[in-house]
Amino acid sequence: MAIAVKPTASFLHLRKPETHLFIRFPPYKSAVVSTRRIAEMAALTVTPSLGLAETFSNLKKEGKVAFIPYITAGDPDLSTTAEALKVLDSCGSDIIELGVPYSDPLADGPVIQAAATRSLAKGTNFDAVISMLKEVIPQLSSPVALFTYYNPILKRGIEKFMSTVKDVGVHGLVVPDVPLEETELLRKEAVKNNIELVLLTTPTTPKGRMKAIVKASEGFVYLVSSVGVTGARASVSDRVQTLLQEIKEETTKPVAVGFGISKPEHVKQVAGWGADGVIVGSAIVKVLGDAKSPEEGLKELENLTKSLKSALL
Ligand SMILES: O=P(O)(O)OC[C@@H](O)[C@@H](O)c1c[nH]c2ccccc12
Repeated sequence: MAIAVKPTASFLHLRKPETHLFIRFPPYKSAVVSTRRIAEMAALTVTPSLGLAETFSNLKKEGKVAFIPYITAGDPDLSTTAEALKVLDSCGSDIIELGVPYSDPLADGPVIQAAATRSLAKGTNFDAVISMLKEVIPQLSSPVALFTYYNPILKRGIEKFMSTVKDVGVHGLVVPDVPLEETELLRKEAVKNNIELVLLTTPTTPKGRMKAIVKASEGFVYLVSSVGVTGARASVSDRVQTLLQEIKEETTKPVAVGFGISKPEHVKQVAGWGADGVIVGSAIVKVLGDAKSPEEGLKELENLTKSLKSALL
């Protein structure tokens, strides 16, 4: 049975193994390794993921646009969320947005609101999401950006919140309802914990305020494509093209577009307008929420993710 593990110098230093496999590591010399040690190695993490800005920087060098899915943690349940994160990662996501369910998701449309309600009804809470992430993040190659409303952060305390999410390997944070005037405190703690705080600008954001948002945003700038709440739309407003140009006149930071994007043609169109990343939430949340079983949801998730990602290949 060929087992591909990344050998390291310590890997070749054997303790008392029970059974032995003779494995040849080119260019390493051959080694006799225990299956127990291999199992230990296999459980080890993949290469730790880069941060958001680094991810965009590497993609830009390759002339690629980031595919960024969003799912709600705990819908239909946290163990399915853990598997969904791995599916999203293995199907080519470049950054994954994970939403912490909240009782008053004012910026969310019916699909994500319903997902949050189902998740909360299952007893999902912040601590359970963190415990799940502690297990799963080391197995992901793409960075996770946590999505939460402001209130759960304030309830826990900004410093405690930031250190908690950093400790489990979260790279980014998106807080859609934090007022710009209060982002300074949030940003200070985020920077202290090497968390990239992503800020959002919208089609109705005054230019001066957009400039301040773009200046303060870390990781990437989130351009909300249309007014209103999240939710799949039949089409994406071509105003996005102009908005992207206006933002790119102010910054070299990457700009990712979200809201309403639900089909491969939307993904292709937004990428063609110059977006550095394309964010899809509701359409993905819907397949998980509508499925008759977690297994079916994960299969539908895989199919949709591959279909959306293919628009960027
Ligand atoms: O669901 P949509 O229309 O595909 O949009 C992405 C959105 O879901 C995700 O980025 C998100 C989830 N909750 C939010 C709240 C505010 C802004 C953005 C979000």
